[in-house]
Amino acid sequence: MRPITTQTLFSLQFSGDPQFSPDGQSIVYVKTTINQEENKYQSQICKYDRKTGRDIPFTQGLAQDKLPKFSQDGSYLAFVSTRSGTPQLFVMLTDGGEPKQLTFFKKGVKSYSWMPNNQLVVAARKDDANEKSDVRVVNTLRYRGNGYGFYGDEPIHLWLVQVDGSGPQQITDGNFDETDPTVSPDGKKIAFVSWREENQVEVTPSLYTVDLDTGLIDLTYQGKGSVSHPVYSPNGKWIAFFGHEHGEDSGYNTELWVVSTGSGEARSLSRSLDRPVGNQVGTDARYETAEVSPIWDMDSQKIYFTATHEGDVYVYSVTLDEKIQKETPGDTQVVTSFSYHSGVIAYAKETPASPAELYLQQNKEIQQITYHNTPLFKSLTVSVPERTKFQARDGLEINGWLLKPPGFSSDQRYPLVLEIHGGPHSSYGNTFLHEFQVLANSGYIVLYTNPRGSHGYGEAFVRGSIGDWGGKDYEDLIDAVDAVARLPYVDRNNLFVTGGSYGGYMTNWMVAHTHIFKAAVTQRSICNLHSMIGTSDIGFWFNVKELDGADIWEDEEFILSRSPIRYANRVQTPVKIIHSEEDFRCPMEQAEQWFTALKRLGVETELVRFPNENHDLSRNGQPEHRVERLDHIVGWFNQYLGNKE
Ligand SMILES: CSCC[C@H](NC=O)C(=O)N[C@@H](C)C(=O)N[C@@H](CO)C(=O)O
Repeated sequence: MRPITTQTLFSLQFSGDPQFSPDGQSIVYVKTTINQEENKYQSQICKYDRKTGRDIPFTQGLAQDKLPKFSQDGSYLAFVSTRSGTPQLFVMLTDGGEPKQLTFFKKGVKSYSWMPNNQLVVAARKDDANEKSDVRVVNTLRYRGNGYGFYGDEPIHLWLVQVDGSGPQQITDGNFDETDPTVSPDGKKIAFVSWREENQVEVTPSLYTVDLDTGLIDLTYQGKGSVSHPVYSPNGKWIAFFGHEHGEDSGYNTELWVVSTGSGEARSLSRSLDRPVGNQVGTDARYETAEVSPIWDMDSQKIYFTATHEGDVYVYSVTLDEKIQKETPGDTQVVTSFSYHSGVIAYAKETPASPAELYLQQNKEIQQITYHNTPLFKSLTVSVPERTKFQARDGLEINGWLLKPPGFSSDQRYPLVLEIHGGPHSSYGNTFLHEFQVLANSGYIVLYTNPRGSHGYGEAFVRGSIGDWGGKDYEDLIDAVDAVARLPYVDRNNLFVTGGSYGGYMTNWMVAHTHIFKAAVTQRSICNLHSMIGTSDIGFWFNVKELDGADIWEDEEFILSRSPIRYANRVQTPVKIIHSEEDFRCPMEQAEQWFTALKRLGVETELVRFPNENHDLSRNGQPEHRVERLDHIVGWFNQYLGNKE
């Protein structure tokens, strides 16, 4: 058996986005691998035949092929591929043959949907005719996005394209973005999400419908918060979508909604679940290739969707009269994507011991159908985490996990690393976490928890950090460390801490408020909430919402009082700062400020700058950079590990 190391990353495989063929006999899905020589990811569409059990590659997989969708008669398969540079729409016959490129948009395709008559509707940004100079003239607050870059002047619109390659024909216009098209069963209307608000600070999308005969656009549902992933019911009477009514605020549950295409009546079907739809469980061992929309049963009475529950993600179903049922059994799973066909669910499932593999479920029987990671994992010392619960000082129950080194013995004492997630509304859960396995395989116990503010424990819990960054959630984390440090096998003289983004904020906050840690690694972190308002791609609304409305002009003192930079002169813990130079979410200036402050104050510190990487370095950065990042984390802790009890 071999330990899991930083280099193990190159051998991981990620499967997801299963899609049933219309006859239900085969399933296509996306498999992503890492080409170490070329330092890049390769995503390939594979096809699993349910009769023969044969699993074959369907596309080349030299670039990134993703979002496969069968045409309604099953004769074509469309997908988005970067094989010509940017993500463009391709189509091929399901019998095989060469894929044909259907779109040539300069900035690529965002989303698409099949029409009944073998046409497709595509959401794509119009080519910018005014792009004469490389100078950027900015007139809006939303002009760049982490991982995307600068948006340019032209908005995203809907276009019709034909499988024979003719088109694209533009079907919506105006100075606003339009995405997520869904086509009515008769092919006459397209519903889509659009941001048609004048106010640039808080823009909430709504649902619109365009009539393809007349070109007229109707408002179908007036959004009051988030609206995404609309899908027509097979009888055309409803559109299901994901949304909430709380403006631009990620600290609320996004729910499954329906709107009647006749009366316009809209309601949430999943409110009683008190859980957010979709997957809110983070990991560094996933390569996102799917868009998981609600899926209607053929009778138009039931909808399938995923939701996050206490560190797990399950498939649920809900009827139009709001009867909710958990569909995937078991309690240790993170379902990242799924498809449904006549009583059968195909889903991609991560567990603490493996990146996602595909499963089929029929009549409560579960069959694993892919084993891409199995040979590798049979030869590795994988540690399986134990679920734990802690009581915070005010009595609130906090969930967590302890990942022990392989070969753990309770007669020994082990150093401990506290890992802190970001968001702050993201969560940890029952998924495979490469970084944590590397630490456990290096001899550390890893403690990870979901303090208040995390998703998956109800809306009251997720709102527990609003207006209180560094407050009660900090206490939850300290209370968890206190409880674990009392265990006989934990070496309380060797406690370490790390986290990214909000987790990096909390790491900075911790070293400025306690001296219990031997060393810290702060990643893509925040130290100055005041400057972040103006420098982050989302700072002007996100920071204000997260601090419960606090803004620069009225509440400067409060904002600075919650900024780690104010307390930098209390830090004694050696801190390594890891940051990506193209991070638009928590910009590089945050790391620069923290480094300058600590250095001036004589704290042991080191700044590690990753060029050509953004906020998502740990999840989809260049593979070699990801390994180097992990080496920096383990190396820093090892450097300060000493004086074992
Ligand atoms: C656009 S939704 C709200 C912000 C977003 N929340 C998602 O988690 C976000 O980017 N927050 C960052 C400050 C953050 O902490 N991100 C975490 C979780 O994704 C990270 O690990 O990068």
